[in-house]
Amino acid sequence: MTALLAIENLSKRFGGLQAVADVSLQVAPGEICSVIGPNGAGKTTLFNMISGVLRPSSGSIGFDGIDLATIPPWRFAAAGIGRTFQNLALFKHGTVVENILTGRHTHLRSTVLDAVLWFGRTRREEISARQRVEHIIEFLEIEHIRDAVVGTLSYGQQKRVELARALACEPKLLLLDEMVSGMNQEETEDIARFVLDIRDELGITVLMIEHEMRIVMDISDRVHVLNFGRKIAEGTPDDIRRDPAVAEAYLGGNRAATTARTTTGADA
Ligand SMILES: Nc1ncnc2c1ncn2[C@@H]1O[C@H](COP(=O)(O)OP(=O)(O)OP(=O)(O)O)[C@@H](O)[C@H]1O
Repeated sequence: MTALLAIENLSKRFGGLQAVADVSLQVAPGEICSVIGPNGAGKTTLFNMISGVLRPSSGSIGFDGIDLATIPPWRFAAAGIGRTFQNLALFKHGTVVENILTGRHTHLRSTVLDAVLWFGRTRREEISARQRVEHIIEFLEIEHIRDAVVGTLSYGQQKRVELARALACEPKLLLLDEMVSGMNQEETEDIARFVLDIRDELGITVLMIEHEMRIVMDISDRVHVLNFGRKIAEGTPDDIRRDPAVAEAYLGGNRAATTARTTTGADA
């Protein structure tokens, strides 16, 4: 099957630091994949390149048949890449519904004149956006907080709103960055169930960065392991559990490698 996401020899350098080094990986349509690795392994940098926040120093990212280098970063969401962020990125003074509606902006086609005159296209877009938002609210079981101001909600609830906003852009690929960090066990289990439903019921492919190993091992089809910017392993959760290189990466003893990967090259 053709990969939905095909990353080839991707690298990112920040000054003298090689944050991501020659990483290749593929995600097939309908998969739930995880990227794991110790702190500073390059996971967020990898996500930032896939979502257009950062441009790669070298290598390529193919998504749904498009070379992402050929389109501007602000079109990545419209191409079908949605994401959540490690640190919540919500409008704290807005309501849940208002925050989720902001995720629809990639689907807006109306001109200013359409909007001023409240003509056909604007009206259709507004109705379609509202319907999509209502569906997501029901899907993620957040009806009871729909009109609440986001800043007043618990951390777990805000994370769910962020997930809702990422779904509002109708992504083909959903990037989840540490969704369950700081959550209790019940909230973590809820998120694991939602991620499975997002794949099974909405047909969305999922790539997640996660430190919480229970969710990684329970719901991933494949796991990619980074350490010091390089991919050191790939496989099913069982493969990864048994891989001595992965155990070694997590046990540490890698301080020398920090020095080894720090080079004097400039950002490409
Ligand atoms: N904008 C930047 N400028 C300079 N260095 C950066 C930048 N962003 C990340 N780095 C460095 O690149 C390396 C990889 O960082 P990254 O955040 O991608 O790791 P991570 O695997 O996501 O870590 P964590 O699990 O702690 O979030 C780290 O050494 C980090 O300090």
